[in-house]
Amino acid sequence: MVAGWIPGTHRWWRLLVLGLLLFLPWRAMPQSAGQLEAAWTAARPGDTPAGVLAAFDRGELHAFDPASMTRILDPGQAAWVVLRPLPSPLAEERALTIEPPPLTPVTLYERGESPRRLALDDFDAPLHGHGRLAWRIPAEAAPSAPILLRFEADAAGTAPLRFELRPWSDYLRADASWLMFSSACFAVMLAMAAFALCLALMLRDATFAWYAGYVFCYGAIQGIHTGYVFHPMEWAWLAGTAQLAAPSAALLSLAFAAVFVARFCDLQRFAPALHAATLALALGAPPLVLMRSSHVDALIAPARALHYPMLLIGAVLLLCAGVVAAVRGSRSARYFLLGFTPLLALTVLDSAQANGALPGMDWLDDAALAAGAVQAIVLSLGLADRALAMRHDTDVVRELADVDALTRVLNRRALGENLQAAMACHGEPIALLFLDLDCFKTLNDSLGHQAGDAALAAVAAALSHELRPQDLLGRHGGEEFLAVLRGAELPQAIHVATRLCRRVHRLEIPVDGRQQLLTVSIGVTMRRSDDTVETLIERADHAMYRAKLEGRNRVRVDEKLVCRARERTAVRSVREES
Ligand SMILES: Nc1nc2c(ncn2[C@@H]2O[C@H](COP(=O)(O)OP(=O)(O)OP(=O)(O)O)[C@@H](O)[C@H]2O)c(=O)[nH]1
Repeated sequence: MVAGWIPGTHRWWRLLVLGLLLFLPWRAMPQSAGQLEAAWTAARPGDTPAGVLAAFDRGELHAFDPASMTRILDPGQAAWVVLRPLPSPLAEERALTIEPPPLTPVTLYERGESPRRLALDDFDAPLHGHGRLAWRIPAEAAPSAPILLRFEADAAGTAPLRFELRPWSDYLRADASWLMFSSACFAVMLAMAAFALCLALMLRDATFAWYAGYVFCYGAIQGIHTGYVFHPMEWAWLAGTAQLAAPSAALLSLAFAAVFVARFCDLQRFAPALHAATLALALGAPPLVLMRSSHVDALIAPARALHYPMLLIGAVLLLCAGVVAAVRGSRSARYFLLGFTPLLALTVLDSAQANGALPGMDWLDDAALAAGAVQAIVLSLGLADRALAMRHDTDVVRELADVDALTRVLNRRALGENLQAAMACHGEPIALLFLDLDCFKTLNDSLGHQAGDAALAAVAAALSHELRPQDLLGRHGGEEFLAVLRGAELPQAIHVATRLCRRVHRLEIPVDGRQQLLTVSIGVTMRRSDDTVETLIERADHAMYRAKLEGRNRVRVDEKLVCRARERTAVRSVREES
């Protein structure tokens, strides 16, 4: 049922869905979480690590499950987290990880060790993790000694986090596997954006450029949130900008997506009421980016407050526009919905998690990355489909412009252009046949104009059938046709003309009630080096006129050609005699 709904009903979409389904169980598998006891508290001025640990021992901190997604940082609030591994007989090297990596620095305090500060955009730390913050806990550290973390305040707060303490070898495996997965997703997004940009330039269609902007911004959001742009990309020039760059990329992606959807789904035609709203959304997003980066508190605060409502309203609006356009017949809108719906569903789940729901869904961030790649592929296929449709439309328009509507052969202009192009190839013999149907007025007068039209169409079809694919046949006007035989010498041209003459007669189209059949008179000429299109046609026309004068239904050759041929024969025989 779904297959019938999806454009083209190709097998590729099944592969995409299968890929996504394979990804989810893999990511949902328990990642060998270590046994940890955890609690957190908001940081107050004057707090000391020893004081926080003492409060933890007294049970005064908020206990939470570190393996579940937990929101511990409110906007503008620093926090402490204490993690205590449950007693273990093994003293092995371990890794402590925080996932997803928070945008603010985090400091690790261990008994007897100097504090170790890590940040997403920290390029000096020997270990930072990929897609997470990671600290190496040496084997010498007491296996169940509490670990204290301090999170610096973030004006926007931080998304829910999960904590893991696992053997070092497990961590290395998980890290390599995430790197492979995320690199593949980013590579797909980048490749699709580049593909769309190439199409935008080649087809001169801005829709593809808007799409490229959207995918690029989406990739940037994911790159910043997962820390991929910092590690492994090592883009140091982005250091310190994550808090501004991520929301800016989110708003710009919305703006690009809105313009893209308006054009791609042809909202003006399929959902005019939503077209203006979608464009207003696209215009509304960039000012919020400017306000947020203005360094003026009075502008930053409202921009922050409007950020999530804008994204939410925008996503719902685009979904509605896509649904309406798809229901009303937009093929592109179906591609859009196919790629966009999983992303929207993940965004809703993500928002629910940020508000304390679904703590067990620790795979949402990775799923958003995979959904971005899947969406990029689906929409690129949609764009390719659009490019094919555009090409088909262009072919149809060209055909309509070049072909005579009644006879389906080339019209006068197109034939002239094609003949001109053929004549540009010097040295190649070109024969031109001028065909004029005989007594056509009589046919019209006796049988009516409609019968005349049908006769013209039948003659054109018969003539086309008799000619080679490389020959040209066009309607010169009224009941006159021109045939251009490329590479044909005069004897061949006369032979073809005679064949055409007989063919029209064999059609047995009555001209009037006295059993007279439709015939054609044909003039034949050959291209000369000094010919233009006009002079060539004029000589063929003269030859055809002679055929008419000599009784119709016959072929006559251009007199000048015949004279020249006679002259050449005479010169040759004089030479031979001498
Ligand atoms: N049905 C139809 N008739 C057309 C069309 N174009 C031109 N004609 C007719 O073709 C006829 C041409 O008439 P003439 O130029 O006198 O030539 P003819 O009757 O064929 O006589 P000869 O050429 O001397 O054999 C005119 O009656 C035109 O109206 C067309 O598209 N459809």
